Amino acid sequence: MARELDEDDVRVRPSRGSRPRTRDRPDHAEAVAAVVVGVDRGRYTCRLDTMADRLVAAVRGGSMRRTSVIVGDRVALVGDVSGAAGLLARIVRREERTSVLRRTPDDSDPVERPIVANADVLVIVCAVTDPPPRPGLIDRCLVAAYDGGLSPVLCLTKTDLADPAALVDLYRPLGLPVVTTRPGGDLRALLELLTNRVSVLFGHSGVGKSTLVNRLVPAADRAIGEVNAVTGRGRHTSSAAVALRLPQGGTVVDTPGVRSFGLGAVSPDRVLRAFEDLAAAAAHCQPGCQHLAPSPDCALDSAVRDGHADAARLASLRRLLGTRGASP
Ligand SMILES: Nc1nc2c(ncn2[C@@H]2O[C@H](COP(=O)(O)OP(=O)(O)OP(=O)(O)O)[C@@H](O)[C@H]2O)c(=O)[nH]1
Ligand SMILES: [Zn+2]
Repeated sequence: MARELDEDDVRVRPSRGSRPRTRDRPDHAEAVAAVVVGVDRGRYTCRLDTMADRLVAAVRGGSMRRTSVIVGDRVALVGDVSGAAGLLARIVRREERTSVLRRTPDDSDPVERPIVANADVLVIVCAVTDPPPRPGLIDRCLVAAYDGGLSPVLCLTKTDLADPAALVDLYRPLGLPVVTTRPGGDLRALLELLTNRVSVLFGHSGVGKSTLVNRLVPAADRAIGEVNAVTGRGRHTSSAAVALRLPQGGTVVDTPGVRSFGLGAVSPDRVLRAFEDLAAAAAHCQPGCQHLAPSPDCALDSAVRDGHADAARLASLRRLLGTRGASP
């Protein structure tokens, strides 16, 4: 990402060392709380907690230069928060994240690209046909969700064109909510899962994600335009994530530019933790066991054999753990 200069760059920075934090991180008692709803080349569009209608453009303050700030981050702003055109606030603090959805450019690349912070739910949007479903990609999304601390939801679109039963069966052992949509169909089941939560919508091109966003968020295109306009970067249409407000309460983050999930940095342990029933059994595995293939040394196999774990769930877990390195 291009590094931006801001007014703090001319200030002499205190030397790093064992000084009290207040020296390089002043108290900023006057700072106001906001959430980042859009990012464009070093400029951040922020929505104030106290004035949800106000979008404020901001840059990172000097002490924040090494801190990544992404959509969904909760931040503290100082300076001009009027939202007036051409004026910039400064981000002086980023609150601790509750979750991070990340990807890497590809599986061999260890560099993580965090995409969205603090989301509760990852909605994996997949058409039952046209384009044909890609279970490999769904599995990768599931791994990214479990790894990042988000609860996945599978949203199957275009159920007017084909029967979703095979996909529903494939994902049943995972126990995640599966909802279906079709033109004119009601969205209540999905809305119930999204209301008052922060959710991220991911879907491969053509699956009907824009159609869904437009149904969930009235005037979604205008709302996206407003978020992108605040950073003042001309007519550039951002392909980055944008956080939109749900009328029912809650936030939906659209991720237009994300085409796939590279899983270079995923921790198998974090994925395993999402399978509570199996995680307990895995405690009896040999140290370093990857749990990937049936083996006398993997306690997951004995747990299934002894009736303490479900074979279909173990197969699903192994499929997910094996997605790393497999092409989507
Ligand atoms: N039959 C049917 N068509 C749908 C449904 N949802 C979306 N479509 C159509 O599928 C096509 C793709 O929908 P979009 O919403 O643009 O898909 P997208 O996932 O946003 O695709 P990109 O914009 O390329 O990222 C459009 O022609 C939609 O009208 C559905 O539930 N049933
Ligand atoms: Zn094992």
